[in-house]
Amino acid sequence: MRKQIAAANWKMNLTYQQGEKLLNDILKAKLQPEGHQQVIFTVPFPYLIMASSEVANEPNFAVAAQNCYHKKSGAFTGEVSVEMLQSIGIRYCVIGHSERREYFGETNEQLAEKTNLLLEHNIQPIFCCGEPLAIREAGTQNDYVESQIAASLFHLSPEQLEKVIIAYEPIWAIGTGKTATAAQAQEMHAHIRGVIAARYGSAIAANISILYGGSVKGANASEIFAGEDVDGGLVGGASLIADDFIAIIKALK
Ligand SMILES: O=C[C@H](O)COP(=O)(O)O
Repeated sequence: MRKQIAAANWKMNLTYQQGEKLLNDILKAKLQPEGHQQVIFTVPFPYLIMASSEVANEPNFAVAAQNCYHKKSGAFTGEVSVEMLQSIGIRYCVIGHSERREYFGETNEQLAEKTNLLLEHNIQPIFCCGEPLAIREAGTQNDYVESQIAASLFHLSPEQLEKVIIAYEPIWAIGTGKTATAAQAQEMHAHIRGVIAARYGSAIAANISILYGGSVKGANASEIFAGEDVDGGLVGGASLIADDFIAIIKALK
């Protein structure tokens, strides 16, 4: 059974102390997610060890990195390797966020390399995809997202693909307050699952968690997560507010 996931993405926000307090405030709520649910805090690199130790005794809570480098090791000053993440016990890593694709020029090919390295090191990629506004207005979003997924993931074996978590984030809904409607989210998630089923079979497709991201809040999470193919969310702004993120965790199916 695929997991229902509430993933916080702090992006480049919060000091160490603010981050520690936020984690404590959320953990104090004693939410006890069930076995089919997973809460993930995607925090800046310098906070990974602190956040891991905060959630160490909390079942179904985990920590993710926001990025990794696409080469194994070497003279890449300022970058963080997958092996480094593995060596501090990280189990998840977000890759291909639209902000990284846009501001850092990340390509589908680099994301394929990152995926390979992560899987080799037993870290589950949270692979982001999603279309810009112009593509949505042209009505070609399904093809656009399909080509992102095919280019970075379709070289994987079925066993490898099953470990990938997909996050669909329409760029026009990120940080804009403009959420995709629950119907738009479900429609794209069903399309993504269909694309995976066509390539890998429906049993594999049924095991993949597909998260929605883009202005998810406590107030709209239940409606968005209700979609049959929507397995939770990747949450930016609202994940920085304890009560909001607690409500989002509670909205998981
Ligand atoms: O990774 C999270 C997404 O970019 C969504 O961000 P947002 O919830 O602030 O719109």
